[in-house]
Amino acid sequence: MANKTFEQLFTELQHKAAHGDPATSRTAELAAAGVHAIGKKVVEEAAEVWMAAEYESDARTAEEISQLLYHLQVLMAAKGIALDDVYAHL
Ligand SMILES: N=c1c2ncn([C@@H]3O[C@H](COP(=O)(O)OP(=O)(O)OP(=O)(O)O)[C@@H](O)[C@H]3O)c2ncn1[C@@H]1O[C@H](COP(=O)(O)O)[C@@H](O)[C@H]1O
Repeated sequence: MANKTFEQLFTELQHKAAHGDPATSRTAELAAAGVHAIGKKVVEEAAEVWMAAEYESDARTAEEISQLLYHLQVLMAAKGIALDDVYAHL
């Protein structure tokens, strides 16, 4: 059912952030834009998760959550933060 796992996506995004073409990769484009721009997307997607959870379907909420997780992972890749750095706090 899942297209990819959280870990598989992060491996892909680390590569795209470091070596991707901003013209064809959203991840490379965001990485080139920098942490400030990515941070704004994280906040925007978090708000969309909240609104979807309150006012929209579970399916729409899940979609927004996927976009929030994607942008969090892009931020991690741009900062050089590894999954284990986060898991250490879970
Ligand atoms: N999972 C995602 C993913 N989720 C969200 N997004 C991006 O986030 C956007 C959703 O945010 P918005 O609705 O705010 O989009 P927008 O309004 O056009 O964004 P702005 O430019 O206006 O800020 C989507 O249009 C995508 O560009 C994603 N982009 C890529 N991925 C995955 O990341 C991997 C690498 O993708 P590329 O880097 O594009 O090759 C692939 O496996 C993709 O499936």
